[in-house]
Amino acid sequence: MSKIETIGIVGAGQMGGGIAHVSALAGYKVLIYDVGAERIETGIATISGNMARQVASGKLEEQVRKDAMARISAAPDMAGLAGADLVIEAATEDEAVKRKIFAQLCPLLNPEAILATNTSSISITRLASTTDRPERFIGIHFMNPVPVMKLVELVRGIATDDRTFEASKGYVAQLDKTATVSEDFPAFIVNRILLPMINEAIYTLYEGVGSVEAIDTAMKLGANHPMGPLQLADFIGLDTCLSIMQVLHDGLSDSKYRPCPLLVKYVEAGWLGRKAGRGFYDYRGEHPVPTR
Ligand SMILES: CC(=O)CC(=O)SCCNC(=O)CCNC(=O)[C@H](O)C(C)(C)COP(=O)(O)OP(=O)(O)OC[C@H]1O[C@@H](n2cnc3c(N)ncnc32)[C@H](O)[C@@H]1OP(=O)(O)O
Ligand SMILES: NC(=O)C1=CN([C@@H]2O[C@H](COP(=O)(O)OP(=O)(O)OC[C@H]3O[C@@H](n4cnc5c(N)ncnc54)[C@H](OP(=O)(O)O)[C@@H]3O)[C@@H](O)[C@H]2O)C=CC1
Repeated sequence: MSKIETIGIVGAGQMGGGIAHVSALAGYKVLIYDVGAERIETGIATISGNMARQVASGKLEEQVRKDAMARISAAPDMAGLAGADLVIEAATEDEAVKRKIFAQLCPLLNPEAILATNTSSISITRLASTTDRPERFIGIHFMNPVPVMKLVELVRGIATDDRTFEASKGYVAQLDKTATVSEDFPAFIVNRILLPMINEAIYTLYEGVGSVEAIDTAMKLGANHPMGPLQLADFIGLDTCLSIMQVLHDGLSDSKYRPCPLLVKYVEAGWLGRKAGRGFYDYRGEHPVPTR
């Protein structure tokens, strides 16, 4: 594998945008693809806004922001990712969606290119087996918000080779982030622990133990969490939270991972959290207002 210089990203949502942001700041060329040109434009505008906030708070020089933004370009179609040395898939947390992406993407890529997924929970071995390069397939799992969070989980599938693992480790180090290695089991380390806590907070709401505000205040002030669990669920995206719980429930066959019916109801309503304008809080006004 030659040196990683260009990163391709599939999915210009909150995670794809964040990965593009930190990769461009670390000096990589970034190509970003999503299903519609409008989505890519919105994604790039969000990155620009986030970098501008970093400039305003003195974390970044204006020239550094400009140079980094100049390294990011839109890939109008998947073929636009052909020149990437490492492609990171950061599309919706849905196995069928990811499989379809890999089927379309693999024939377009350089045979030597590494293919990574930012999945929060899905088996790396299973995803890898649907590609033409299980040896060069790996989980590179970033945390949200990517520019702020120091951790990246690296997850090897059964076939991932050492060169792919070492190159991925080098990429994470270049981003100035800390890598931990997780075995390929449902939801890896962070989400195996975090999501049952969030799901339990939703049960606590469902059973009327506390209101949205009481639960979040209790965990912020009582356990020193930076965000309450319901605020964090909205921040992650309730569709993503539900998918992770389903993967845990199916993959470990234990009823303790049963997704809370209230979480299912919010997702069915399209109340997906911050990105949809409404979840456990309504974000459409000046301040978030609890929806229960
Ligand atoms: C689901 C999965 O698969 C895995 C996951 O990611 S699970 C989720 C993991 N993430 C968490 O648990 C996040 C928990 N929350 C937090 O740590 C904090 O609330 C937070 C860092 C998100 C925000 O911190 P805060 O102090 O409440 O707010 P705020 O002052 O607005 O932000 C802190 C800094 O982060 C920066 N920031 C926040 N979001 C940012 C973004 N997207 N891009 C760049 N900078 C960002 C802010 O600009 C701010 O910088 P300054 O200190 O220079 O002003
Ligand atoms: N949210 C979080 O806190 C974290 C999420 N992750 C993981 O990162 C991935 C992305 O999550 P996140 O960014 O939050 O989700 P978002 O919903 O913000 O973004 C997903 C993006 O992928 C796009 N997309 C859907 N299908 C395709 C496709 N076939 N080709 C290209 N793009 C597509 C979506 O478009 P459209 O909206 O039109 O469907 C959307 O723009 C998931 O696997 C998630 O589990 C990992 C760590 C943390």
